[in-house]
This record gives sequence, structure tokens and C-alpha cells, in this order.
Amino acid sequence: MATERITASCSSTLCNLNINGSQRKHLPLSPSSRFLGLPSRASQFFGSLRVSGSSSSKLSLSRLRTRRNFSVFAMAADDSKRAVPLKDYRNIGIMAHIDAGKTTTTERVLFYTGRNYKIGEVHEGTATMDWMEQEQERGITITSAATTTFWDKHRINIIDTPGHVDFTLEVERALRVLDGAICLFDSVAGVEPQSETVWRQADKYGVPRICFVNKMDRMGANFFRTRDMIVTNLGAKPLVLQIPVGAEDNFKGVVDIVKMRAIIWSGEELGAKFVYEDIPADLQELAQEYRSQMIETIVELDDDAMESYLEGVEPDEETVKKLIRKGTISGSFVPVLCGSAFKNKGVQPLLDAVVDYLPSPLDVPPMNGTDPENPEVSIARAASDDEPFAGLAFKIMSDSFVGSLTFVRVYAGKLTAGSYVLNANKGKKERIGRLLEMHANSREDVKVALAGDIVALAGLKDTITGETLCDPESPIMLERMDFPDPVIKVAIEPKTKADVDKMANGLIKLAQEDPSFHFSRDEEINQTVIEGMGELHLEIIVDRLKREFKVEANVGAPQVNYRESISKISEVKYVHKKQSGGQGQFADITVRFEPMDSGSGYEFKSEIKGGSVPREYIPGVMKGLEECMSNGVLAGFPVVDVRAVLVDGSYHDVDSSVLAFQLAARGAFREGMRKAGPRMLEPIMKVEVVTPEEHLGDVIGDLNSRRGQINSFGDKPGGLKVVDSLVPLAEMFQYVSTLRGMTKGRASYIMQLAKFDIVPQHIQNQLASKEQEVAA
Ligand SMILES: Nc1nc2c(ncn2[C@@H]2O[C@H](COP(=O)(O)OP(=O)(O)OP(=O)(O)O)[C@@H](O)[C@H]2O)c(=O)[nH]1
Repeated sequence: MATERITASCSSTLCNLNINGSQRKHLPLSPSSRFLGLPSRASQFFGSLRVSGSSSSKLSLSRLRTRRNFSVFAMAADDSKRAVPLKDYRNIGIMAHIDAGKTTTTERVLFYTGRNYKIGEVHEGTATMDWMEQEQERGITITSAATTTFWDKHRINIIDTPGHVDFTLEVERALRVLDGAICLFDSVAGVEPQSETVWRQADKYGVPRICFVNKMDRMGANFFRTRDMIVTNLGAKPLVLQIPVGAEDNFKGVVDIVKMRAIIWSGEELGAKFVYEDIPADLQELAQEYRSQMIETIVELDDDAMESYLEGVEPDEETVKKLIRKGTISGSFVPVLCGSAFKNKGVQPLLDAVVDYLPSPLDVPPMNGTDPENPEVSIARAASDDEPFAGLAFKIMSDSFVGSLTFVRVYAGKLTAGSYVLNANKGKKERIGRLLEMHANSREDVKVALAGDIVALAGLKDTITGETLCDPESPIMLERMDFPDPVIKVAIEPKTKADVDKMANGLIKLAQEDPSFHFSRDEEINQTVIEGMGELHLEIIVDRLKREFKVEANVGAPQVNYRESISKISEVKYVHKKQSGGQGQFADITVRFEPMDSGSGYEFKSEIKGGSVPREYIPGVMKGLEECMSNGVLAGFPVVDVRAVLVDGSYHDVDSSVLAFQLAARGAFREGMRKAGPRMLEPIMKVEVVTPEEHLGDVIGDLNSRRGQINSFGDKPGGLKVVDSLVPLAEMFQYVSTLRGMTKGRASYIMQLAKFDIVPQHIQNQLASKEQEVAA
């Protein structure tokens, strides 16, 4: 349904209604109808209203903004009419280090844009965006939540992402479908390790950003240090658009460098008003300094503006904003703002900056893809309702009402409830049941989704994360998403027979939702193993199995997901020959195994010329090798960074078969890998510990005892020390409780995957003999 924009500016007694810009009617208001009472009054009123262009419209009220200038949106009969022009869309993410205030900021955004009447606080477990039980109990974000809201006639689709490194996939997939992002920093801690990680992820997807230095009210807040860290730690070019007025308890507001005026909040309660004031005398010089820096930076983007500036004429406000927008979108610099989301200061100017400086879907390059039938042919789809439909499924969420929801970013065209689309990756058609606009965990049915929208689809059967949905008449396959491989695993065993089926069902659903979670079952030893990105990740999975799927299970100790690889080239000839009555089996192959660069995975290549191995038998070789790759020769871990090349072979007219070649490949793998200097690899984590100085010695001693390699030391505000180290993941289990005990709970740490490295020989030997015991 298209939305007619009806704005209502209300005094205490009268509501002046404008429909699509032209004033129509005055609605008298009783005192009680001014706030929550308005929707019912207004909808009665709209019910009898005729809107130009759709005279038969039955109008119902769908949105109400709770600011003094109300904006009310009514649904009109024409489904496919666009209510908000594409240029006024902003698809943005909020991302940062854990606890920087992403959820708090999003909650404020929802309040000030009128989406929520009541604010949810993270520490009270009432945040709208942290809707999972586990999120509310732990006060952290686990799954990215999507919501839509409106600001200054712009439609803003927001994704709030988790900060914890175990849920980094959530950030990755959000970035894949967003056009812009707000990067939050804690003004006391500055740029923290996970901010660096998400910054690099945003670089990878070329996502333009603005920075918001949050928590300016905290003791030790320092805007300018954070600004400097954006340069040193992120290698980015900050463009300061605001400087703080006061800090810590005395934080009052900001100086707006674009308009050269102060914005001061009268209080810190929710909805506190702000006023514009002259720049305080003690900040005038500093503000002027940043203004000059800003102007000098932006005029470089435009020859005319530069010429005028050199002649002594500064660009006007409109040009300044236009150039800031241009530079932000092209990544020449990142605007930096500040505030305190918790104390309700700085949120409205942040929303203005989202609208003014972050791109609409029209400002980013068209989506590129390929022809699914012919991957060599590239296809570009511009962001437009008139293009054939193309969208990317970026998240699956199991849902107790509708089974599962598939989140889709629509890049081009229209998606209509009840229609059929093509899953380009699987070549299968899917019927679109319901189309839902999501607001954290609540939802509204819509009939059509248009280019630029983020919607959830109910009822898809085969589509998984990362797959393309498109118009069956104009197929396109958009670039797939990368998923990280799990680094840790635990064995899990259902407590009773009744739990067996429930667990299998739960694991399938959870793995569909989360491509960084894997599970496998070994029938021989009757064991199920779950694999994920860290202890917290697997803890949450087990907790969800219990709550959502009512599965009681015993969980083993966490273990590292080691890998196996090779250190040199080997070449083996293997003949599989069997002649014991009936038809015989014969396959002869020569395979070369070559080491590849770290992160390359596994590759198969055939160099067969002249049909020494007929074409129909090559899939047998591929299959045999692939089967073995999940089970290395040293201790049965997955094999990575290896290329297997089928060099030569021979066959028998009667006795050769695909199966015979598959068995030959297995034999070749076992022999070839042993000759290629097999070795075991383990995940090495970058661990950063922040500790009071008096515990520094203990922290370092403990890291050393864990095979840690200390890289550097540093200082943090408040007399704290930072230790940066590399430690094998195998030595980091339960580190949180050791660190807590050692420092009386005063130190904290963060770790993330740095690389895979060779496991020391004595540990390799232990792992191999353990594997032999299990096998025996
Ligand atoms: N003093 C102060 N505290 C804040 C501010 N913003 C957030 N907080 C507090 O910081 C804590 C973390 O806030 P969240 O909003 O959960 O942070 P997050 O970045 O969403 O955290 P994760 O989702 O777990 O990564 C909560 O206790 C908030 O109340 C702020 O501006 N000032």
C-alpha cells in the first residue's frame, strides 16, 4: 500500500492537518486526545476523508509521531505507489565495540522519531531492540535487530548490531546490506579493539560512516582523544562537525561547527528540550579553529568552492552540507559528532546528520551480480522500482508464529505478497507468503516492498542466508556473503530419549539462522558436536535449545577446532583393484597435493589430457577427495589450504566405475597427505587485557603460562594498563573467571581471532594419540 503523508501540527486545542503538503482541515483536540488519544480521533477523522488520486481509499492510521509536530501516515488504496522517495531512504547500521551504547542510542532514536512512546533501558532489560530473553538477561545484543522509523520526512531503516566478537557474523551480514553506518565510540575508552574490527569490515564493504562519540557524561570522557584515536588506530580522516560544551557531569551540549552555534539541553531526562545559543566565550577560538579545518577539507572536493575560498569567500551553509555529504559518501573523511545517548543529549543532531550526510540507495553504486546461467556475464541492477526485482536474503530468524522469517534487502524492483520469485542460487521458485515490516520483534503486514526496503518474508522454504531472490523473468545472482568458520566445538548429548528428535530439529533450525554455527553427528560413537565462534556463542545456542526447543542436554568441555594442512608438495600414484568374483573394480590415478596460502580452503584441479581418465570418472575422484578433506590424516581435523591436482591415470573398459575412482581418490589422499609434511594448525587469538597497574605482573605471568606472546603495553585513562598479546585459543577457556579471581574483578579483556598457526609438536602428538584412543 502506498502511504499518503499527512502531517499534523498541533497546538493545545487544534490540530492543523496537511495532506501531501496542502492544508485541508483543522481538527479540534480535547486535552486527552493530544498525546495517545490522537490516533483514534484522527483515524475516525481520516475515515471519512477522501485523498486525491485514490478517491475510493479507505484510510486507516498507521503511524503517529509523538513530537509536537505530529506526522501521521495513512494507507491509501494504490499498493505500489511510493510514499517516501528513494532519495529520502537511509538504510543504516549502528556498530561499535561491546557496551559503547549502540542499543541505548537506537532506543533514543526510536523515541525521538516517535516510534516508541516509552524508552527501554538496556540495564533494566527493557530495550526494544534487545528483544531476545538472553539479550535482556545479559544486557548484550546477540542478534541484529531491524526497525524502521521516520525523521524529517526520511525513512530510516536501522539495524542495531552486536558488539561481542562471537557474533561478528551478525555485523558482517548487516554491513553487506546497509548503505551507511553510525560508528559509536565510548568517549572514555576511545577506539576499542572491536571498533577496529567493525571499521575494517565496513571498509571491506565500502560503507560510508559517521562517528558518534558517546558517553560524554562519563568520568574521564575525552572527545579530542577519541578523535585522535580515529586517526591513529583506524587510519581514517575525521571531520569534526561538533565539539562538546563541557564534559563528564558538566556536559551540557555541543557546538555545531556547520551553523556555528551552540545546542544546549535543558536537562537530561527523556525528551529534555534543547535551545540554540551563542557559542560560549571560552570555546569560540576552538570552534573557529575546527570550522577553518572543516572548510579547508571540504573545499578540496569542489573547484568552484575552492576558488571562492581562496578569494576569501566561505561556502554558504547549503554548499557546506552538500560537500560534507559528498566527502562522506566517497569516504574522503568521516564526520564526527558527540553526545550522551543515556543522558538524552545529542541524539536529534545525530539524526539530522544521518539524513544530511549518509547515502540513500541512489547514492551508492548499483548492485552487481552475474547471470546464474552464465557466471561470466555480469549484470548491474540500479536502485529503482522500475527495474526487475532483485534482493538478498541476509538473515533467517526462527519465529514461533510463522515458522521462520527471511530478512531481505530489496535492491531493485518490487516484491509483492502472494507472488513467485526465483532463488537464483538454487534455481527454484519460492512463493512469497506474507511480507512484514519489522520493528525489533513486532511486525506489520505490508503488501508490497519497494527498492531500498528491508522486509521479512514469511513462508520461504528453501532460501538460506546469502542467497539471491529475483524476478524469474530476469535472473541475477548477487555476490554471496562470506561466513567465518567456527573455531570452537563442544559435544552435546540429549538427556532423555524424548530429547533426541527435539534436539535434531532445534539444531537444524539454529544452523539455518546462523551460518557461523555448525553441527555434526558421528553415528559410530553416537555423538553430536556443535561448533561456533566462541564460548559465549555456544552457550547461547545451548540456552536457546533449552528455552525455544525445550531440549535438555549435557554439554561437554569446549574444544578447539584444529585444522590440518601440509607443508610441501607430494605426488602419489594409487591403483584401486579388486577382482573377487563378479565384476571387478579398477581405477588408477596420480594426484599431486600442493600447499596453498592461509585462508585458501581446498581446491581441486584436473590436468588430464587425452582422456587417460575419462571425463565421466573425474567427479568420482573429486568426491573421494572431498570426503577425506573433513578428516585429516593426523588427528581427523578438517584439512585446509590444500590443492589436489589430478595429473594422470588409466582405466579399464569393463571394470572401471565412478565408485572405483572415488575409492582410489581416498587411497591417494591418505598416502599423498602423509608424504606432504602434514601439520596441525590452531586458532591464535589477539587478546587485549585492561588491568589496574598493581595486577599487571600477575596478568603477564598468567598470559605467558598460557603460551602467550606479549606484543605491547599501553596506558588507559584512570591509571589502567593495557596488555596486547597473542594466545592460542586452546589456552583461553574459562579465562574470564581466572582473570576475575586474579584481579578481584577489576580487569577486563577482549579477544578475537588473529590467525591460524602451527601447533607445537608435543601438543600435536597428544592430540594425535587422543584421536587414536577414540578410534580404538
Ligand atoms: N554514562 C553513560 N552510559 C551509557 C551511555 N550510553 C549507554 N550507556 C550505558 O552503557 C551500557 C551499555 O549500553 P548498550 O546500549 O547496551 O551498549 P551496546 O553497545 O548496545 O552493547 P552490546 O550490544 O552488548 O554490544 C548500559 O549500561 C547503558 O546504560 C551514555 O551516553 N552515558
